[in-house]
Amino acid sequence: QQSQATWRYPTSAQKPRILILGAGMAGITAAKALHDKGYDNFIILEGSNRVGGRIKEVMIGGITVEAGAGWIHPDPQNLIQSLADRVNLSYVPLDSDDHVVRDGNGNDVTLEFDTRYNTSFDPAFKFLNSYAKEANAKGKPDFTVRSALSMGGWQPKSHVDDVIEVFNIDGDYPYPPEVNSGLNAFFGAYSGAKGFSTTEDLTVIDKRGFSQMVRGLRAEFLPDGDQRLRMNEVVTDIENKDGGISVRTRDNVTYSADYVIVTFSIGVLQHDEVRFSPTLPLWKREAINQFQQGHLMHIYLKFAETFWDDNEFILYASERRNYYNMWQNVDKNFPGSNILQVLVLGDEVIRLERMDDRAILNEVISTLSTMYRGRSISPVIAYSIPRWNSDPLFRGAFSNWPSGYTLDTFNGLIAPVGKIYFAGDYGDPFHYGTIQASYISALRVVDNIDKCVRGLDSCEAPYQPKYEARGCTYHGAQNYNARAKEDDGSCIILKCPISSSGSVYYENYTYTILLLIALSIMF
Ligand SMILES: Cc1cc2nc3c(=O)[nH]c(=O)nc-3n(C[C@H](O)[C@H](O)[C@H](O)COP(=O)(O)OP(=O)(O)OC[C@H]3O[C@@H](n4cnc5c(N)ncnc54)[C@H](O)[C@@H]3O)c2cc1C
Repeated sequence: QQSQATWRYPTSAQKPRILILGAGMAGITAAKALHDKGYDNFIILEGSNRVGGRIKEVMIGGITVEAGAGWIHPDPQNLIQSLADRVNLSYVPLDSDDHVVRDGNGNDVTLEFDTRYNTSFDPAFKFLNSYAKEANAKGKPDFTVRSALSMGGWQPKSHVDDVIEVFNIDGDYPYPPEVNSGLNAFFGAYSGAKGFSTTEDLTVIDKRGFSQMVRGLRAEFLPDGDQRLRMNEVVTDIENKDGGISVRTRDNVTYSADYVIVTFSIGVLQHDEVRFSPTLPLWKREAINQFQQGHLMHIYLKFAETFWDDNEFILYASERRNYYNMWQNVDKNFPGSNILQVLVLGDEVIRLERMDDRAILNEVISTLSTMYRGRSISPVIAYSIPRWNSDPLFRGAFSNWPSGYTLDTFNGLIAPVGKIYFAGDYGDPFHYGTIQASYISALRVVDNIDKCVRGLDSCEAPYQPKYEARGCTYHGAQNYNARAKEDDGSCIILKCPISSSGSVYYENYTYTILLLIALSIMF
């Protein structure tokens, strides 16, 4: 049963009606940018009951901690830090040098970790950086982070080596080195002027939560209670028709618009949580599904008392790679809170999300008993286990650029389909997977819509994928492709091919018989 929408766009019919889908960093940034350009005829539809999306705090034992984004990654333009400063957000620099490493026997193996890091990993990492820059300048094809580390002399040989990798690579993406793009990894070709600063990340420790930054941005242009921000509106369908777009929600309310800005995560788009009609073109679906949505789970545990090391990071050189490797000591920033955080990465998150809380807690406690053999582990009195991947509004933590994903495919990822525009944390090649990308891509999309509305030439041209013609280059094959530049190994060679005139001839036999006749005449 379909009902008529009961809401009204605020301005006259002359102004374009713009729907923003999602009220995370990208959605609120887009709305603010539209407002700044004089477009107030917008509606924001948000599926949850809050603003902020994957920037989300939880309370544990009276302390505010971050279930989603927790760190500001400093960048040369100070994009996010300056937004945080607008609401006086409290943050402190991380101190990744303040770490201790424990092995499966509870031994302190920090010295081995630091030595291997300094003598082997760090030089290879620097090699990766310069190799990526050179490969980029010469137009070489993409490569994996693993291959460049290996050329730089790093081959992990122990559990300690594995944890060095997880701390320095999986911890940022969160995929292992064999998956990540060497050309595009943010410490690679694009680090420096356009990417991130090399200074330490900043941990947000504000009792209002990191999402106060997004709420603060909203409050700058949208008063509390303004009907243009509509919560608990889960979008199920987006229909692109000639002359307009209609968007339907789970409650069967239909909204019409001239322009739509989609800010759902790449995971939501990959899971087909929202139906597009007509189906998105193949180039768009390829671009969406070949990008990646990575997984990260911040588990917080409040204990009756502390029993762990006093360092900011506690690393566990487990026997299985990426098994509860990274811990952050929340007590460091909140003394007396007795809170420890474990950062679970990649496929491990998928495994844990399929377990119940009790089973996860049992594993975590048993891991701590191994790391702190001989010490008594005090009881857990509160905990938080967020499940980003199972949530149909998120389907993962943040996006990642896999090796081999081309810039052309990326251009398709960020291109509009008609007047449906896309923004999110995948939307910037220099900052993908972070709040910066959501912010930058939302500003770009609003700029493009503005140009379209004003009829400027620079209105975004429809995206055209640039496929390299590949196919079968053997002219005798049934599927010979005269335009193919490179053989893709697909040639179908029949013993009895059909000639272009349609008559059947025995090409192979004809040549063989002619050869035999020629030979018999010669000899
Ligand atoms: C555990 C974790 C740690 C992270 N750590 C960091 C970090 O330290 N630093 C950093 O920069 N980034 C970090 N990130 C990534 C960062 O949080 C995101 O990149 C960023 O917040 C994405 O913002 P967005 O607006 O693009 O998307 P989202 O925040 O996902 O916003 C999209 C909105 O759309 C809504 N929505 C989805 N589907 C529908 C639907 N069908 N109908 C209506 N509404 C819908 C969602 O509810 C959501 O509010 C982390 C993320 C996670 C999960």
